[in-house]
Amino acid sequence: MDAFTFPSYSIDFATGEVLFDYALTGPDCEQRFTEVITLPLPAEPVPDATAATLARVLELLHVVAGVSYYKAAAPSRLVLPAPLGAAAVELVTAVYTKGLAEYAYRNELPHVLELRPEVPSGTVDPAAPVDNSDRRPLSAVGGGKDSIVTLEALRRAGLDPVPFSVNPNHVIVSVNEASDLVPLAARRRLDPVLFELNAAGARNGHIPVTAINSLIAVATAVLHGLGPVVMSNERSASDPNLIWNGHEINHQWSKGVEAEGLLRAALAEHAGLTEPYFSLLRSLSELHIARLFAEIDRYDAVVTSCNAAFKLRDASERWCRDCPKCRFVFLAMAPFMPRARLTGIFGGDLLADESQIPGYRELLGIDGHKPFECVGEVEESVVALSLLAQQEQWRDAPVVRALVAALPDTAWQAAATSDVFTPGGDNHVPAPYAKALTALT
Ligand SMILES: CC(=O)N[C@H]1[C@@H](OP(=O)(O)OP(=O)(O)OC[C@H]2O[C@@H](n3ccc(=O)[nH]c3=O)[C@H](O)[C@@H]2O)O[C@H](CO)[C@@H](O)[C@@H]1O[C@H](C)C(=O)N[C@@H](C)C(=O)N[C@@H](CCC(=O)O)C(=O)O
Ligand SMILES: Nc1ncnc2c1ncn2[C@@H]1O[C@H](COP(=O)(O)OP(=O)(O)OP(=O)(O)O)[C@@H](O)[C@H]1O
Repeated sequence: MDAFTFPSYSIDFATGEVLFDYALTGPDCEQRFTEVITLPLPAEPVPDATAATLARVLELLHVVAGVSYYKAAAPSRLVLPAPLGAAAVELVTAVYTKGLAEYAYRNELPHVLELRPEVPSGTVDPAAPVDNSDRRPLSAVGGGKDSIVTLEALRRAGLDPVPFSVNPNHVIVSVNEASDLVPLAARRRLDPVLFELNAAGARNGHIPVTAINSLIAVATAVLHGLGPVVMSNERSASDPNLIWNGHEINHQWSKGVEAEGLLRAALAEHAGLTEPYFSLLRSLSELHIARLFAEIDRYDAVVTSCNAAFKLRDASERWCRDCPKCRFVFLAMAPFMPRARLTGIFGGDLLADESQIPGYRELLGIDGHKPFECVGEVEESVVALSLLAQQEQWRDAPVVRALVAALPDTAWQAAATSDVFTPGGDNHVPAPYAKALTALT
């Protein structure tokens, strides 16, 4: 295959169904794909101006959601369907390079990191400006601790959030039920041909799924006349896992602050949206968010951050208790809650289980690099461990004892001067929302 193209897209306002067509093409073959996204429809007919703004958001989503199919072959040409402005091109370029960086690294495909889209010449009509910033926010819910903290912060600040999810599974449904708020949901169906190709040995790997979920959320907010999409992406999501061929490889790239800025700029330029999207938790570390989560107990029976529970097939019921994310979240919550509450949430005690020690050594930077997962910085893990070492309920747990003995002095010194509980770094939180975060922190 030498090119990836975007033949067409359509929306049916009677059903909310959006069809995105893609093609991998070679000298004498073509592989077509169709992804189906079903947006929740509002009760009232959609005004023309809203339909026009929505169309612009869907044009961006069409191109961004193509990463799932592009990665099946990683051809050298990425041929966009229509002219785009500079900000939109910058977003698309970054999604296919930085967003696919882990995939490129693991498959040893350095050309992916240098990919530049071919943009048809021509101009784009300017979009009509749309300022919905004073409307109810759409709060993306992924079922984990972070989106729960955001939902509760918005609610407590009187901002009346609408929970929103893509393909909500039983975890997300239960979190929404526990919130007592009325949610919106969109459906997303990958083309089954992709799974057949995967089974036949096509190239595969990680994709920047948050960029896709984010644009589906923005499309839903536009369609329902709602305000900004509020995400729960933390400060440490911007940190790379490693450097390869001079490029940062970040598993969480599309949760990072760079992706957030690019998405906002592209939505302003291409769809006219003045305040479309931001992360409320951007300035906080994971450890800080875990501390805030510990103050909320209405979701204990349902909260699930483990990614294994969100697989499309063979998902775990809740926490798998044996992956980097389970290990990290357990460690991050442990200093801030009674041991019985934490083991109740997880259904087990990871710090009592010595088989977890090798995984914790990676999180603490003793072995290897930060795992390709949604986990905090090494410093956050070290600070959490140092807090546990001071607590009677944890200090004699076998894993805590082993890790305290293994950590070098330099790490303890870094933990002692750490700023993990001081909000910091760039963020895009608009003024009316800043108070929600301040009240919470
Ligand atoms: C749940 C999960 O972690 N999945 C990752 C896993 O895929 P797996 O095969 O184990 O399960 P499925 O997710 O069911 O995927 C089946 C196949 O479909 C492909 N695919 C899936 C979603 C999509 O939008 N496009 C797709 O092409 C996928 O490649 C599989 O072949 O391993 C995959 C390879 O590394 C990952 O790509 C799967 O990650 C999902 C896309 C996913 O939703 N992951 C999030 C939980 C996640 O990793 N979030 C990151 C943020 C990343 C970002 O920058 O946005 C995080 O929380 O750190
Ligand atoms: N299915 C989904 N639909 C909509 N938004 C989602 C979905 N899954 C994740 N998100 C959002 O994407 C962002 C990153 O997801 P992530 O899994 O890190 O967050 P989380 O589930 O809130 O918390 P945790 O880090 O504890 O898992 C969050 O803002 C989250 O709300």
